[in-house]
Amino acid sequence: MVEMRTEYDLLGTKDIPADAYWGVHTARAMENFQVTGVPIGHYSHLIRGLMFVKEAAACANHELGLLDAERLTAIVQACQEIRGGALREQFVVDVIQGGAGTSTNMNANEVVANRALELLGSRKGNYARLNANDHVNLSQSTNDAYPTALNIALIEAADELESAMEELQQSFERKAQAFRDFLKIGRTQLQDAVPMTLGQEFHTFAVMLGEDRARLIESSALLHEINLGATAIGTGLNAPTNYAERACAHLVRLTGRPLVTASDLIEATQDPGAFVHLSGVLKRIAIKLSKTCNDLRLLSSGPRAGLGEISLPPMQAGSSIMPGKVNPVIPEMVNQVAFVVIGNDMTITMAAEGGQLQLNAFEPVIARSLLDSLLSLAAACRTLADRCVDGITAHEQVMAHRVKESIGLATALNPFIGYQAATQIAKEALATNRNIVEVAIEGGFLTSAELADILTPERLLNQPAIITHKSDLAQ
Ligand SMILES: O=C(O)C[C@H](O)C(=O)O
Repeated sequence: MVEMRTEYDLLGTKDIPADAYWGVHTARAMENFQVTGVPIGHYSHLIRGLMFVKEAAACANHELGLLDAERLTAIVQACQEIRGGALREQFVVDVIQGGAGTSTNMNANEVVANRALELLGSRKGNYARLNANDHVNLSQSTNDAYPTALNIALIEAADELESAMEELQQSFERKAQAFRDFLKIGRTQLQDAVPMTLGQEFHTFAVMLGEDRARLIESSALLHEINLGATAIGTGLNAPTNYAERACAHLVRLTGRPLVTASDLIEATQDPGAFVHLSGVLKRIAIKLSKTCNDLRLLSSGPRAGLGEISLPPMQAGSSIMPGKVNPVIPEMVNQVAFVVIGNDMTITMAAEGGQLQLNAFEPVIARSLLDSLLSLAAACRTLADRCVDGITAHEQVMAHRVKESIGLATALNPFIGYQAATQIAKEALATNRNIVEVAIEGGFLTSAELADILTPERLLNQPAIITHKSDLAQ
């Protein structure tokens, strides 16, 4: 027999397992929301954010004479223990829930209250001594505590993504250096275009990540504006004068982040703009990362019947039937993470649009989607760096041969003999299956010395000197 204790709420009494740190409000929510099977305890960033908020609120309440020293000490210790990883299994409410996050907030209040009761030498459920709503949730509503906690969670998760992107950027940059002299054909619309180096191609992947990191940092800055002190709708009902400022100061001290109280708390309480903005940036990152992975898959296609310009490190057997086949499993994984992030952005868009009057009731799904997107993108970037990019090798001869045989070289002749003559050479080379150099010499358009001058790698890459006229060529 499991030992039980009895708790009360507006619906009546309910038996709760005696050893549970959660209470009656959590129990109701567990019954109501059996949805994803993923409890809020899975989202450690969100739990940390809630614990920062509960501790900061307790400190401000104590300074303003609303909370005695004994209860303050117990609440602060409980919050710090949970922030450090304790009692995560007690955060049992499903992450998708109705009620704008009230069940998450109630679950947090109850766990903190019952751990604090233990620290005071009291039994769990003795709410006359320390109460989840009257003491842990003092001067707060879900409507300011939850979004403030979410902002902190997202700031920390965005930092993790940013450093994972930096790691991937550095991996691409190292390869750009290693491949800097490998000439290859660039392609547009999947057709041969003009020469470039593989180093330039990989440097582009790195630059793309650098630009997106900057956008991520910008969007994370918006999350530093919080609405703690707003209580239910932004008017601050039941929060004492100066509470918002003091609670924010404690949050800054605890988190080390430059958080600021919004200048208009009624606006801030109903505005999901910073979440939408962050989601847009995550979609941008996902799209470009996915395009990079498409390129890696295409460039490594083969090994015998594809482009085969690079090889990705083999990570596992590719086929249950085809011996020796290796698939680009790591980029394929990243592609799929990107598809999820793009889908999450649509979810967040709908949730943000669905707000009404003084509150957006759909923050739980916004929280889940943003945290999932941030953390899975971070994992994807790290995995791509460690298990793919760092081990990429290049096939210099394959690429060099394609440059030599490329019809795209005719473009480099334009400034010297004109587009029409260059077209004639290109057409003839294609028709007779010869290269541009042979046809240009045979047709008397240019000498072999002139062609050698025009078609040096440096000149093809427009480095260092730009030659644009026949008179610039060595005589
Ligand atoms: O839980 C609260 O503090 C408020 C709730 O989110 C509500 O506005 O109904």
